[in-house]
Amino acid sequence: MKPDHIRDFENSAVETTPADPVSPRRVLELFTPYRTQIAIVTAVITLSAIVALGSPLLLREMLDKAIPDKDLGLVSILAIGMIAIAVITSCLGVVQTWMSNSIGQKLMHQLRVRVYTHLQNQSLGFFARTRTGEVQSRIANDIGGMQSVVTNTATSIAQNATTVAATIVALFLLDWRLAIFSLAILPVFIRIARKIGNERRKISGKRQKLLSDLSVQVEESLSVSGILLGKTTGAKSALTDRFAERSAEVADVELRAMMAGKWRMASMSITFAAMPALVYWFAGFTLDHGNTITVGTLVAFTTLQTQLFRPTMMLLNTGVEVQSSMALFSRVFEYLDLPIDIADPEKSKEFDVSALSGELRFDHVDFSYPGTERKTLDNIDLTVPAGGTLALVGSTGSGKTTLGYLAARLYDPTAGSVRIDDVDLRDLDLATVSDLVGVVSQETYLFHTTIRENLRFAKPDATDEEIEQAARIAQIHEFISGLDDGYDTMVGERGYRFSGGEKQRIAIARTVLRNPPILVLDEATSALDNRTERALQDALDELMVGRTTLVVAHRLSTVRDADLIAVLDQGVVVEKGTHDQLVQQGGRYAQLLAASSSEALELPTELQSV
Ligand SMILES: Nc1ncnc2c1ncn2[C@@H]1O[C@H](COP(=O)(O)OP(=O)(O)OP(=O)(O)O)[C@@H](O)[C@H]1O
Repeated sequence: MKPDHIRDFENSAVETTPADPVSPRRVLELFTPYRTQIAIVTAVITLSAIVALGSPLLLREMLDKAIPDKDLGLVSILAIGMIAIAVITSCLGVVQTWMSNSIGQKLMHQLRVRVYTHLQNQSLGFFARTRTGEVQSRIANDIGGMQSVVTNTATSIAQNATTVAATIVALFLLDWRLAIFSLAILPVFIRIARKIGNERRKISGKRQKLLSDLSVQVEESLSVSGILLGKTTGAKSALTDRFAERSAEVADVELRAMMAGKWRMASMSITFAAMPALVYWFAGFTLDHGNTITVGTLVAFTTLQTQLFRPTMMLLNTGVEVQSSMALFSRVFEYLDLPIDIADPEKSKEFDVSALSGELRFDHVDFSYPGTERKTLDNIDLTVPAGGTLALVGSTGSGKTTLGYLAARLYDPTAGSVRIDDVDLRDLDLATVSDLVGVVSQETYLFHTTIRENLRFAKPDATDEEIEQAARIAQIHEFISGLDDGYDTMVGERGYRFSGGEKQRIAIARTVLRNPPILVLDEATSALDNRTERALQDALDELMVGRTTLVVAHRLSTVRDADLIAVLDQGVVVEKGTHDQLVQQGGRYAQLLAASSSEALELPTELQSV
């Protein structure tokens, strides 16, 4: 039974279910390193709120004293004071924005890198079951969204809370009866605002989910592979219908989000008109009962009142924003909490690579893909002698590639072990494993950069000479040199400018650069023309010299030369031996040979159950 958050995550990879709530403490912990800066920002905010309170007090003096007394000196001082207050609070605002944004950006940068690193450490299995768009959306949108909570929301909470507190004090200083009256009617308006806010939050949650679904759909279907699939399967119109349906839902929810926003604005306008009107009414009413409120006090009071209600409303909104940002935090934390199923051992074994002989052993290995019951590999017991070659043959889906994955520790066996020189791969650091085992798969991934950089990816400190030498060994140097920009030619998205055979030779050159003692090769299944085929075969032969090699074989010549051949069927080794032994045995391998064409070795489907 998997822990809840993993199951949730797997679900969310399919339909973005809400993540488990995150504890506020955990979010606060992120801010701990910035304690001092946050204290300074808070101090600046408080100072600014206090200074801003001076303005209505100056206004009262102006209306009650300076203007009625025609005291020009006082009028000038008060006017200068009002301007000074505006200048000071604005400057403090600039400082505060700069500080809070720099904290926010630093924090987001760290979080982004943490998520990226954690994802890099996830196993192949994780990516096999997670939509690419989902991962991208979490890194780009969720962390981006969190940045706004850190900078805008957190500072606006601090700003508004201090303003509200300071304003309440000032209201009482001006006139305690008006202050009590104002605060008594406040909850009515809060209730209305909250009701409208809740509705708006629901709509914006739905909007975010729909937008993310839409972008995943675009990402999936408008990529090279997606287009290829759409065009070749004639599913274009089905994809368009699906997109149109989602797009219509987005349009609908956008409209509702817009209207909810408008309702909120309308309710706020009514509030701002009603509040001072009620205060004037109350003041007039109390005047009748012998109270003496000056015009200056009344104007200053209503001015302050707007300073109370706006931040209160904003506090209410930020409450909603914090809730949705907490959801973003929990989605990102969910990523960070994903256990790494294939990790470095707690205490890795010392492994002297120079003394390595290179024997690769599958010791009674069972394997099922995560989330499946079926045994993809069943009790595999095979040894590839140091420097020798094991050829895997068998029908498609029999588990050949999977066995190669296990040799490179892209997955761990569910039972048994994979060993190099009798050391379990799980006892070695992953970096050591990747130094020891090189993989040349049919799916060569090329980055959108120059050929040189694509090759250098395998060995960042490789010199240009080393790179060219590796390309020569891989029989691709001449081809690359023949291109207009040679090694500086840019590779198109996912390397689509190169043919399968060329890409595989680039992969071989990368492996030559890494120079691993053990190789896992997946021979190309696609038919290549004779020249390419020969170049590729020469490259592979060169690469295999002196290395222990596990080859998923599709060519007769490779199999014939192998030290050991294992015939796989539905995850079980049904025969093993050398070419001659197996031919003599007259079993599955012999049938396979008889049925195969002269060059390609593929077990025909009808023989699978023989
Ligand atoms: N990520 C995965 N999750 C679940 N099952 C998988 C996964 N990858 C492969 N399989 C299944 O495991 C079985 C073995 O696949 P594998 O790719 O190892 O076969 P293969 O012998 O290399 O086939 P081919 O010659 O076509 O490459 C297949 O039935 C395949 O559907």
